Amino acid sequence: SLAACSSKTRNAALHPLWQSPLTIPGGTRQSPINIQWRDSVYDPFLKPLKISYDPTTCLHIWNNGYSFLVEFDDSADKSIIVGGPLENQYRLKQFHFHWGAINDWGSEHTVDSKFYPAELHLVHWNAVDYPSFEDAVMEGNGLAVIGVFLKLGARHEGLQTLVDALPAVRHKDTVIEFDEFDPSCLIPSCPDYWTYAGSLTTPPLTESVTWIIKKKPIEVDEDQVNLNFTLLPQRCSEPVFHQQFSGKTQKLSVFSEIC
Ligand SMILES: O[B-]1(O)OCc2ccccc21
Ligand SMILES: [Zn+2]
Repeated sequence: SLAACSSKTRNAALHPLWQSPLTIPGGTRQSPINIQWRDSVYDPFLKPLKISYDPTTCLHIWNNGYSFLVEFDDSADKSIIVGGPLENQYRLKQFHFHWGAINDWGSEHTVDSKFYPAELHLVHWNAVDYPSFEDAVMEGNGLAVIGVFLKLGARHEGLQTLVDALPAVRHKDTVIEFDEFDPSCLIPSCPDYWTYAGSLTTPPLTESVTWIIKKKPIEVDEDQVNLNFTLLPQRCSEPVFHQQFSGKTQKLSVFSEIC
């Protein structure tokens, strides 16, 4: 099926699991993209991203059949991010990972055409302008997603508490309670990030995401990243998802401090 996903046919391809178009026709800000260092423009007006999560807002882990989501109580401004490229604060709703069946290719975004074994998405929504996450998903400034690349290396203690809980959500639609987890332990301390206006990388692919992709990856060890050992085969992770839009439609800005 990989051959069928050549870039020419991809746009017309239907996702095998979702039977929905992979890209919305006429989409101008589709994700993921290949982040090319040389395309990124230093933006002096970008601020550091401010992250303040309250671990008591962590609710449960849910296997939705495509991945597992760690979901948070987003009924108040308790776990929020602000600053960076954002006009106002955004509330943490859930985080999830994308990984592949083989180690050297699992991320959605690539950096200079290089895949990482996995990619973490921390999904936030604009509760200042919109009444619910579902409403925000449809708006251009509705979501802010922090992307963190995972690379093979040292064991990640913070991640281990999550990995230990995964066997309990092996099957689609299982939910287990998971509390007192602070996901900021999964975000690199280096403040540098790329940012661009993009979309969900999974259906409905709505163009509502301000992407904030951390420049430095976090290190996890082999067992931790082979999450598919503990989960049933997740949604198709063939490159059909990796719509590499080399087009220069997205302005890619970079925030960096000396670090
Ligand atoms: O497509 B994604 O995984 O990336 C951004 C996002 C936001 C909300 C749900 C799912 C996603
Ligand atoms: Zn994602």
